[in-house]
Amino acid sequence: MSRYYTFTAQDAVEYARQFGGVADPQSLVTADEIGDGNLNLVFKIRDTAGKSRVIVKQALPYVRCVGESWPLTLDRARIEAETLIIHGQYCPQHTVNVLHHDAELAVMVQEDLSDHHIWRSELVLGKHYPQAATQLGEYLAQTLFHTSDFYQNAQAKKAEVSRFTNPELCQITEDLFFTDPYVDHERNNFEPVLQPAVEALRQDKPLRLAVAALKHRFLCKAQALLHGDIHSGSIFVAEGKLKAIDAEFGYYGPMGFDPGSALGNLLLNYCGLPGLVGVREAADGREQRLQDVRELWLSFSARFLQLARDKSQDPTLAEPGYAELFLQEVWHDAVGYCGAELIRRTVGLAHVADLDTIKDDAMRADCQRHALSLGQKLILTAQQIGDVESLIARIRQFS
Ligand SMILES: Nc1ncnc2c1ncn2[C@@H]1O[C@H](COP(=O)(O)OP(=O)(O)O)[C@@H](O)[C@H]1O
Ligand SMILES: CSC[C@H]1O[C@H](OP(=O)(O)O)[C@H](O)[C@@H]1O
Repeated sequence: MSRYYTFTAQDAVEYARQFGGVADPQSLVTADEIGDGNLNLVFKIRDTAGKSRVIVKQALPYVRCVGESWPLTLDRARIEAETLIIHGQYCPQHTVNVLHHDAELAVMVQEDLSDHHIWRSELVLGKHYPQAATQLGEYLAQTLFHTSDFYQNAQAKKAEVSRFTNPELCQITEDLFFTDPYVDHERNNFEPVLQPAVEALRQDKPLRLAVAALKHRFLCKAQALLHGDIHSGSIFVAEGKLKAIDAEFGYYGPMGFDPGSALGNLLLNYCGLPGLVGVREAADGREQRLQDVRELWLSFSARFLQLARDKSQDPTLAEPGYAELFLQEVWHDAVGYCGAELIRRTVGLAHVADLDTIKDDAMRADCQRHALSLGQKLILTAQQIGDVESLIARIRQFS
């Protein structure tokens, strides 16, 4: 029989006293449930002075934002903790620290990042963190390189692919990214004013073929242990600091998916800025987002190539020039997944504040149409966009 039960705030306090690793456990007295994501409970555990000290995160046996009608595996909590632990081995400075986890209770105790801010919230307010994109590129390069066949022993890696098989969470991505937006599905969520633009996407045969290829690669390309949901809402930033959280969609998939999701969220903000801060004021923010796009890719690719040169273990993959060839494939995939993220966050189940919080109806619809057409063009031209400067030129051209 399973030991699982859903925590109350008091249960979370008691758990944190036991497993939070604090020197004065009895000083932990209250918990606020602060979860604002789509899936789980998140408790902030405070001490007698009201200071938050550790985080207790627990999976529910269903999708929180939908309810018990959509059951979901508790194994996602194990996958999340184990993914973060591995990512933390290779990039501790940019991965939230997991202090303890219990697969049966589907619970994890994490370091408290309350002195940071969720990157998306800052981007929505028009705040720029100049080092964040470079740091995110570093996180992606370290985690993806070290879990790939360049670095892992081939047999050990196959065992890891099995340990991180995450079928239910992958199916959410498979449906929400690649299927729902292109059909009439009850999970979709968009205002009637977007209907013609959505209809145009659904009628676009070359787009449907390109999306099929992206989904197919997501289904079968086990290149590295992905974060699997690396959007600006799963990244904490502070001055000069960045930490990734929320890796429950982790699995071995196409390496381009992670940088593609991250780039897509920067571009969702790029599309939303005129509605968030005003048309004239948006120009500077948009330049910053394009600079973020450039720095993310340049730091990711430079670190990946350096790691491939210095640390590749497989003698055949270490062939000079091969890592560069491989990175071109990752790039093209990333541009495609970036486009898919733009579309699914605009018309699918899960939206983003960068577009949804725009108050003016007409402006919001304009920004959403921009996200849809940019996503469509990026998916269609992903194989022809050779480098990040060409991507930036296309984004300007499509504005
Ligand atoms: N380690 C942490 N420190 C401080 N706050 C956190 C931490 N982890 C999560 N949170 C807060 O809880 C929210 C939801 O967490 P998240 O992991 O994204 O949940 P979900 O899996 O449901 O998406 C975050 O947006 C953030 O505000
Ligand atoms: C039914 S889950 C929808 C959506 O939620 C996840 O995001 P979050 O980080 O907010 O939990 C993920 O992006 C899923 O696609």
